[in-house]
Amino acid sequence: MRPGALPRLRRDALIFAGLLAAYLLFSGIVTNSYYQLMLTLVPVWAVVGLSWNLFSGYVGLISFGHAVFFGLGAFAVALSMSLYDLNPWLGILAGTVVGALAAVLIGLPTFRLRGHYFALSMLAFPLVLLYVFQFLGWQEVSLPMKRQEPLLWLQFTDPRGYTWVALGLLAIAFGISLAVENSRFGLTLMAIRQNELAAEASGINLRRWKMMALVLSGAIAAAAGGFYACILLVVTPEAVFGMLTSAQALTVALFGGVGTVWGPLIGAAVLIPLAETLHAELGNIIPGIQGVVYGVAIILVMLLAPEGIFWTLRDRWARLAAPPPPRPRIPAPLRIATAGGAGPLLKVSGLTKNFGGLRAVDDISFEVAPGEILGIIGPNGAGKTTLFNLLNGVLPSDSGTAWLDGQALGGRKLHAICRMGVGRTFQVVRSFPRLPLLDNVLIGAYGAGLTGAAATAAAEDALARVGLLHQAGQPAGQLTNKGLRLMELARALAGQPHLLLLDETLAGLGREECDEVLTVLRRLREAGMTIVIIEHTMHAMLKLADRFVVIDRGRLLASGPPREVVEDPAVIEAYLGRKWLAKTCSK
Ligand SMILES: Nc1ncnc2c1ncn2[C@@H]1O[C@H](COP(=O)(O)OP(=O)(O)OP(=O)(O)O)[C@@H](O)[C@H]1O
Repeated sequence: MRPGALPRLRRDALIFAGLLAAYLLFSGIVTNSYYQLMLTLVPVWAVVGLSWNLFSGYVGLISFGHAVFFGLGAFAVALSMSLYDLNPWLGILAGTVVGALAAVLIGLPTFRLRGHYFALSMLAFPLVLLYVFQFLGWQEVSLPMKRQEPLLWLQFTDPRGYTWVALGLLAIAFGISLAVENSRFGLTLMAIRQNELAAEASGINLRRWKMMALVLSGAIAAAAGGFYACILLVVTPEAVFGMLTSAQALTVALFGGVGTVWGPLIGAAVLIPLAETLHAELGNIIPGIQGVVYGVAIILVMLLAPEGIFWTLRDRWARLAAPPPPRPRIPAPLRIATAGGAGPLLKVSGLTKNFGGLRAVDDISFEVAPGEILGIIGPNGAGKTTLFNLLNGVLPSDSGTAWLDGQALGGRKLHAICRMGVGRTFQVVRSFPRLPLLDNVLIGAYGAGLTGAAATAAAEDALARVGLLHQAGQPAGQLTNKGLRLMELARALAGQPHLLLLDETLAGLGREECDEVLTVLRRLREAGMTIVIIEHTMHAMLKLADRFVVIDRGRLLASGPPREVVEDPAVIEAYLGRKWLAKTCSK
């Protein structure tokens, strides 16, 4: 459970229970079988929307192909019933397993792809299955009639039976979604959505979490598909693997609001009755009117409420409501994970990286002692950030390697290097803007393998160290540049690092702000932290660093105590300029 999530979870569960009771009462008094069918379809598509949201909404990888899971679930029930006389409840269960397995098989190759490429690749899966099922001769699979025990065989003469089972399914899917949204799992998925690189640099294994989300999502969509087969009684590949199915899953969530449990419910409640009514009234004149409704809904949402109705309403409400009271300041214990070896903490030997014909990092070697602050300076484009990217696994090196406390860093993934104890901040701050500060920092603690109260304590400790604990509840998107830079530093600290790699932490700060951040960094050093910092703000670097390493055109130009290095003619020539030296010496 995320810190502070329990009251929110209780509130959402209570609202849902109220709405569910009202819907039950309403469905109890509707006798017209056509309207009753509509009342059944709303929760069914809300479940499909929730399943889409569990993956695409939280992780941010748009799926155009959720029909693949829905269709597999529908056919699992139809085929198991017609071929083996299997009970549909067991068929739904089997379909859920098939949906989960399909998610693994789909996730393995597609998670290599990003953005549009992922979305397009997902489009292919239901289309392929549509033709495969037609080829296998399953153009139309009918469920055998079993009216004698309606609940056991999910074949009700009273259509309200379908509505009530659909509501039961919705309650389960909503409960799962709510639990995910308020847990470490949900926070990790949202962090991946808002900033993949920052999440991975905080120790999050992207593939593992994405896979877990897709498996859960696929299983739920398949369960909904299985029940849909019981409503239709006849399953065709077009009806369950067709584009309209995938579009419906996506549209109800996009329309209602992505990344929230309420979005798919709002979307289904508005769009399904609208599309079905228009289909009933105008279907003869305009075939495929439902597709038009979903198309128009998407366009309207893009124009008027790009993140969906829920977020637009919530943001309006948040602007009207008073800001949350500041959290109490908790004195933080000093807990910095210092490495224990006697030798250098970081040893870099012959690191080299080429980008085509450009050698961005050229045979760089240096060492960093435990507790030292090493400043890396050099002109723009010298290769400083590339060096950091090699050290923390964002990029693989062409040759050379680095060791942290005697353990080789080369060949390891970004999240694994983070877990070894290398924290990193970025030149352009990578925050999770919608998440509160505490959640932003918690991601770092989760990345280090901490959970529950230990993760919260680590995040609060880190926020206290950088002086931001009193703003823990504020969304990161509302912070100033200084606040964001300190938040990123706190997130790295929450990962319990041995070594911090700070990339231009002082960039864009005024002199006073710079001094405040320097104070925080000095305090970290006093607590035993080892820091390597890239910075152009020379007056600050002279105050902070124990030693400089100068890089020019990818090569190590000089290294040594700051005062000696800044007087080195080669460094003055390549980077500082004579004016800078004259100004500094005259002070
Ligand atoms: N992914 C990439 N593909 C191709 N070239 C790259 C890539 N990343 C960096 N470069 C090039 O490598 C060189 C070193 O870039 P890098 O960002 O490491 O410099 P830097 O010293 O950090 O510069 P600055 O101080 O401006 O941030 C530059 O010429 C840059 O254009």
